[in-house]
Amino acid sequence: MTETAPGFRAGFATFVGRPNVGKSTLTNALVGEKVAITSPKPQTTRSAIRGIVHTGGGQLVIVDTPGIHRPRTLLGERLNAVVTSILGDVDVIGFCLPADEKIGPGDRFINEQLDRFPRAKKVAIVTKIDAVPRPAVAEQLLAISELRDWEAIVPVSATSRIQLDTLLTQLIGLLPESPPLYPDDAVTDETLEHRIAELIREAALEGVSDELPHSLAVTIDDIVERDDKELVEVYANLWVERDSQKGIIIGKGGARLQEVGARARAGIEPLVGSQVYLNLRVKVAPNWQRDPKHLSRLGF
Ligand SMILES: Nc1nc2c(ncn2[C@@H]2O[C@H](COP(=O)(O)OP(=O)(O)OP(=O)(O)O)[C@@H](O)[C@H]2O)c(=O)[nH]1
Repeated sequence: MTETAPGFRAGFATFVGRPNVGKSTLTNALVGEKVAITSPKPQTTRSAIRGIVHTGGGQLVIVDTPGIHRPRTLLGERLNAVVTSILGDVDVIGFCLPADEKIGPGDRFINEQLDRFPRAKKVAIVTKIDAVPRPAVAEQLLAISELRDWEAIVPVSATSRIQLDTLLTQLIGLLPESPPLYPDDAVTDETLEHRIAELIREAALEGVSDELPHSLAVTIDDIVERDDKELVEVYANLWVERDSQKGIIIGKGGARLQEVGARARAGIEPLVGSQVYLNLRVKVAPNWQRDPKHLSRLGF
């Protein structure tokens, strides 16, 4: 292990906020497009690492949080338990509030929840500032400053890349002094399998109604690298809760499933660096969200 510069900081941060406030876009903008598939196992067992940002002065590990919401199903409860354990562990919580929407009950609910995690330092991030005129940003900053005593309030735009460095410096400044937690070429420790499953899930959900997303889970049976040709075979299952949903995914004469396959393949091929044969099977597991046995099998 090489010597760490004095004052080097490293730790975990997560972004919370209502759906659609720009958390994913921000994470991607901070981490960059580069994704390393394999990296040595880290010292912790956290599984939901979205990305790792390396700078001269520190290392910021961004952890995914599946959203704070009131549980309605067993899946919801488990996700909330996951959220609670993640938020209880991170060094910094970045609460994202969009510049182009007034603070509402959803934001206030999340803000209240943050009180449960006294260990984490809290930063307000005003997202999408490119979408509104400057005075509106100022107004939003003021409103947010009244929510609580923040370590910092940072206005950013992920899509226009405004103030991302400032945000990064602020976040890293709030981490504990520590040598890097990961090797400096690591970008994420999500497994290849998990990333492929996510790509398939995204492809399957494109253009479908609101009801399906929570009912769909993807599992990977096998990933086979063929020796005889430049080809990776992926065998995956798409799990839904009802026959009607199976019909939606498959489409007339299997047409939609073919599109899903083509879309997913377009994402998977650059990831594995070769052509991909994708075998998708759609299966029905009634009420899997409420069935502990199914939940475990589907990785929740
Ligand atoms: N104008 C503008 N739009 C943005 C910015 N960041 C994100 N968006 C848009 O806001 C929408 C939601 O962004 P996401 O990053 O998916 O939001 P999220 O908070 O991760 O959403 P969930 O996954 O539903 O929690 C997308 O259409 C983005 O293109 C930004 O800096 N400026």
